[in-house]
Amino acid sequence: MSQVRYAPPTEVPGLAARRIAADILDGVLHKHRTLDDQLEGAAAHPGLKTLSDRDRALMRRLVATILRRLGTLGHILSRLLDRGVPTDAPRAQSALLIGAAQILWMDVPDHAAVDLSVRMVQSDRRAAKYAGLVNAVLRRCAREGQPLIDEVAAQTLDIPPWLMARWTAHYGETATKEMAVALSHEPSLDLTVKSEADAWATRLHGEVLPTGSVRTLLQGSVTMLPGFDDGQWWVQDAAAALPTRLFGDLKGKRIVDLCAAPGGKTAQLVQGGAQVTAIDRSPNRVARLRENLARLSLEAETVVVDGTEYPGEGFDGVLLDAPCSSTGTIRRHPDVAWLKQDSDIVMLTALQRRLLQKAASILKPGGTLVYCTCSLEPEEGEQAIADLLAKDSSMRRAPADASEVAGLAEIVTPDGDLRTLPSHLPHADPRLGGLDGFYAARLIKS
Ligand SMILES: C[S@@+](CC[C@H](N)C(=O)[O-])C[C@H]1O[C@@H](n2cnc3c(N)ncnc32)[C@H](O)[C@@H]1O
Repeated sequence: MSQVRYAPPTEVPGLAARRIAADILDGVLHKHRTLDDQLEGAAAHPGLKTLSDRDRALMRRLVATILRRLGTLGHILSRLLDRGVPTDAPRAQSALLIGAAQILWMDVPDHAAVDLSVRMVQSDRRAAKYAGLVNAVLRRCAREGQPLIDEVAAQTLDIPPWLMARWTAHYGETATKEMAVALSHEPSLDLTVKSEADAWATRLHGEVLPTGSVRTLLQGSVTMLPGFDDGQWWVQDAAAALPTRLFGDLKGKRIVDLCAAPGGKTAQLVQGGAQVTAIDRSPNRVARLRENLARLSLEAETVVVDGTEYPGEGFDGVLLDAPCSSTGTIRRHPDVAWLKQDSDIVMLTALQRRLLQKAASILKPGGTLVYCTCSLEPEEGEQAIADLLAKDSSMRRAPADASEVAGLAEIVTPDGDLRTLPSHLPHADPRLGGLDGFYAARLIKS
């Protein structure tokens, strides 16, 4: 007798990726969890393992797009919803954001975006009653969304007001608006290559930037790209690759990298010929740094220790890539804009100053300190260095020259520090332009 087999209901393709995107979005917006925490490591979303590489990449892009355009999305949805976004069913809210972002900025057919969002609310007890509303609003979004984007294009809705106020005060209104525009674009993938930049650019369908980084628009998992397994390159924003240049010739120098993980700059220092001690206080992050160096076949001594307590001394150079608010990396980590606040900056500036004093103290006379942060906030950059110079008369600034950074004069400040902005390196295709916001200064110990 033939047996009737139970056939589990098959889920519509792509729905799991949208559900996980909704959970992760909820994690950022309502539970104060970073994207990195939810995407990698022990606390990552358990459902990620069930997604194909393609769906995982799509889900990441989707969440990043929503966070990058959150202000604009809020404006559009408020115009399309007579009574505002439903507040009694979080899944309805995320289904609207997810549907609208795909319709407006992603290469997903409108009907599929609408259908998946409707299914998402239908399968949620509290949100199910909003299925009709979600369907109607997203269909209207497909018809009327673009003019609604145009309506607010000149505004800066996607940057939270606290950051707009800070940046306007420091950089002025025009530069801040340019940064906001640059931050609204999806960023490229930047790679630091060990050698043969032109050949890698060709293989990876990218281009070589004036600074030597390879920039490509390839998407998906980097681990699948040629050259990853062979350790021929590592992922590093082109701006992040600049501070180590300030050491000049690295061959044979003893350098300590005081906040090293996950190791992008350590790799540059080792590749440049330095003998490197890479320190970080996070054991998990040091484990990642070791994995990264092993893949690249590069060697450094690694130590898990709080940098403020590191007992070594007499180094030719210290790199201090200090923990910071990371507001310069919003292009790649758009959650930062919505998770960080002024009080974080206050707390971090105290740690940066302690680490800077330590960095200066472990240099040998004549040694070089390079301090950098991926922050656009002056307290974490220019002011940190001004404070150290005021306190420690043994340290003096050694101004950088544009020739040390591929002739990019616009990133060298009048004091001779480096200051990159998201609006730098403009390109006819905005996805190929831009830099993370970085600050770097070079000091010498007398
Ligand atoms: C900006 S990240 C460093 C990025 C790294 N230099 C690179 O290029 O890949 C800052 C690092 O500082 C570490 N950190 C934070 N506080 C620290 C401390 N007191 N001592 C040592 N490391 C610390 C964090 O764990 C984090 O890995």
